Amino acid sequence: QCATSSSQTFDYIVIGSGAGGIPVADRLSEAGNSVLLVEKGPPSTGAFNGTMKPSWLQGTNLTRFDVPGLFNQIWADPTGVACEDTGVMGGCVLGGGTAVNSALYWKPHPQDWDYNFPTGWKSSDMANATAKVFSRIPGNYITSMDGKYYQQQGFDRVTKGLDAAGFKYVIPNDHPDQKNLTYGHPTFYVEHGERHGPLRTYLVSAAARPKFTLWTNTIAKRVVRKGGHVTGVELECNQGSGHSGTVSVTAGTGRVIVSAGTFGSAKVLLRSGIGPTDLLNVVKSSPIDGSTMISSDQWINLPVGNNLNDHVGTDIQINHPDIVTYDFYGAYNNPIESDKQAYLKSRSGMLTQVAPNLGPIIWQQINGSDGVVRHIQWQARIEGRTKTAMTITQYLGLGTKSRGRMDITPQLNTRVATAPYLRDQYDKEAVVQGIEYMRGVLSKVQSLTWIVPTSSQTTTAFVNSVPTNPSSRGSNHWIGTCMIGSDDGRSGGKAVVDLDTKVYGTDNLFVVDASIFPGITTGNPSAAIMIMAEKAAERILALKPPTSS
Ligand SMILES: Cc1cc2nc3c(=O)[nH]c(=O)nc-3n(C[C@H](O)[C@H](O)[C@H](O)COP(=O)(O)OP(=O)(O)OC[C@H]3O[C@@H](n4cnc5c(N)ncnc54)[C@H](O)[C@@H]3O)c2cc1C
Repeated sequence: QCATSSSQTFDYIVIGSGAGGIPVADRLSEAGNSVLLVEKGPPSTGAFNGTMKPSWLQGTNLTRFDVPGLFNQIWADPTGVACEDTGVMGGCVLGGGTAVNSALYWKPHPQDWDYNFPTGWKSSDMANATAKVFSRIPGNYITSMDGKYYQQQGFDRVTKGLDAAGFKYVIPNDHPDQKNLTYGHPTFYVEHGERHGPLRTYLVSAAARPKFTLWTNTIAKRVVRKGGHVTGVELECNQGSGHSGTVSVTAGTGRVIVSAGTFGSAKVLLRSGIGPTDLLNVVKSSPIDGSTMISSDQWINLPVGNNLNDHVGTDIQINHPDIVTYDFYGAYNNPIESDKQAYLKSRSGMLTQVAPNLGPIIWQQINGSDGVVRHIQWQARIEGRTKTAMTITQYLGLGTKSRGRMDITPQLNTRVATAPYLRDQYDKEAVVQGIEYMRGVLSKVQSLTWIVPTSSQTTTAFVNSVPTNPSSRGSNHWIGTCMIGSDDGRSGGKAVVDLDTKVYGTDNLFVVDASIFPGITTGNPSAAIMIMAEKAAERILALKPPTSS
């Protein structure tokens, strides 16, 4: 039964409970404000009353989201978990991406801030926020409670080749700046053999405060605004326990924070009449919103949807007779009995390892002939065309210049209109150089054979053969559609939000999630997003209350 929203008002309404939304909601609530966190999806992890689980987890407080060995179930059965309105994979459940992702967790390289972000957001500015996140979520590179690693044949064989080529083993989060010719074990937010992260920390402290309210199964349709001043949020009940109606912020001083993800936040802004004219016209002519959309004389013209980016993923695949594949998908319904018992009784064994048995993670930098240093992260997993295969994905990240664009359909689904992959020739050069180098390194590993690329294929021919679309290159690390910057997008700049994460042309509307990142990070971005959210909370709390206009 859906509830109609009450007459209660909130100092802050945060839309979306992902890597950005949970930390910012917690910090705003910690400062004594009344906070409503609105999440479109259902509960996920057991601690917040999630229910999605295989039969062998019945009777425990665990769901599929808690057990690391089941994390790849999102690919086998995304129903009711993955976002249905984005065209690419995303988690639309409590926790957003942090409930469904592989939990890889990297302290950012200083350049992730210094190269990408504007004044006030450089690595020295982010030190305190980084310390805050890592004190709550330390991360872990041994997930089994008995302190052991399981089925590491792939890791061992590949790292022999890396050692011989002079790569250095590091504990990655002890040395975030050592990201060239280094490798390490994957580091995860897994604690006590279960998914950890913001759902187990920030959301727990927020939920314990009387002035904090969480509504799941509730979609924020758009913000209600008069000119640049937002008075509330229009809600739609998604299912079951959700809420509908309009919920208001505290008159005069209340604020709305949009943290609905790179596609979701852009969509909320577009439905609220904030964005480029061509996309606002699509909303205006849509059968769903058209007749009730804010009138065009109130539109705020900003480049929402531009600057879309993601890691460029390119998979290589090797074969080694020693590699052993584990059936993590099979473990969903029929886990090996001893592995199930080891997990349930002592949180040890294979099922504490994130599927499909990740690692090593390898870093490399390419000095581009355009003078830009581009960062590559290689991420290995035991999966491929044979039972003894390992796929190693090359992520080209920091330094990429290619950008794409997101748009919206009349059905109000967002989609990748222009994919951001390899549109810049030097980005492509870096991908080719990186793969060429890694082929040389791995070819020296005894008994290793190549599946992709084949040994007769040139690296350039191989790279050209992989389509530059999200299904072939996508890494699920979308950023950029509501970019932060001092160059106001209303007057020809690229930025949608200012240095306080406030939407230009408004006085109490903010965006705090991956969408504000100007460029992609070196590694998987969720730690950087949480750090950004800590920083945003500091800056928002330091602002004077809006003067109602
Ligand atoms: C399969 C997968 C694997 C990944 N693996 C990793 C990894 O190992 N490590 C890593 O660092 N990153 C990983 N990522 C990326 C990472 O999870 C995301 O970058 C991160 O979660 C983005 O944070 P966010 O706050 O911007 O958005 P999200 O975490 O996506 O959160 C947005 C939330 O807003 C909600 N929402 C959307 N629209 C509305 C609305 N209108 N009203 C109410 N709620 C709404 C969504 O349901 C969602 O819960 C992975 C992502 C995926 C999909």
